Amino acid sequence: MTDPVTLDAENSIGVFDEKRAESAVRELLIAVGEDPDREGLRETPARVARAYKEIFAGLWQEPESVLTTTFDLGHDEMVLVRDIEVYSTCEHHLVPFHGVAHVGYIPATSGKITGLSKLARLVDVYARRPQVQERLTTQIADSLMEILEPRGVVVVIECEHMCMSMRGIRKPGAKTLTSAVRGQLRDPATRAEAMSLIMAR
Ligand SMILES: Nc1nc2c(ncn2[C@@H]2O[C@H](COP(=O)(O)OP(=O)(O)OP(=O)(O)O)[C@@H](O)[C@H]2O)c(=O)[nH]1
Ligand SMILES: [Zn+2]
Repeated sequence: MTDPVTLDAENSIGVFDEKRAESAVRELLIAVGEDPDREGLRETPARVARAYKEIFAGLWQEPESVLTTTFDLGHDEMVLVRDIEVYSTCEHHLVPFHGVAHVGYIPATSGKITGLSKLARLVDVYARRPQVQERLTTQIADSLMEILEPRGVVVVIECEHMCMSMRGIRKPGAKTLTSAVRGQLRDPATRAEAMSLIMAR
């Protein structure tokens, strides 16, 4: 992906323009028929701008910057972190989707292992962007393959999309499952082992 920071700053693409976000929120409040100057809403545009800066902070982060700690433990079996909480934002409606991610990999023999928390940090780098769940899933898998060069990767994400719960089709509780498997985890037996670990409750 192109580094967003180097993109067109004049049109505010690639930089977080807090003032612009603030006036856009003010406009939106007017558009929905609200009075942005009434007491409860006076600080709202600035608050929302700050919140968006946080929610989309992943746009300014590179996956390499979080997968920093790598060590060689001589462990060459599967490592899987299950139930990593995910909050992301649907790029179609700019409302949240929320659920869990399961991220596993098989290190290369005497290959790189990363700290467990770094897998969760990697999920956040990609979740804190305008997203679709499929892309979130493949980006996590592909960056792990690229950076750790493991023998295989599995990423499964289960989320509820607010754009399907609170509006539109209005089906609260419906979960979307996506998966990405790479390398040796494509092998049916290994994949089945990973899936049984992920699904075990
Ligand atoms: N594949 C995929 N679709 C998504 C994701 N998040 C939201 N969508 C879907 O994006 C689609 C956008 O459809 P449109 O017809 O352009 O928009 P819409 O009229 O608001 O659609 P409805 O949600 O059906 O009311 C909807 O079907 C959403 O459910 C996602 O992460 N992945
Ligand atoms: Zn949506």
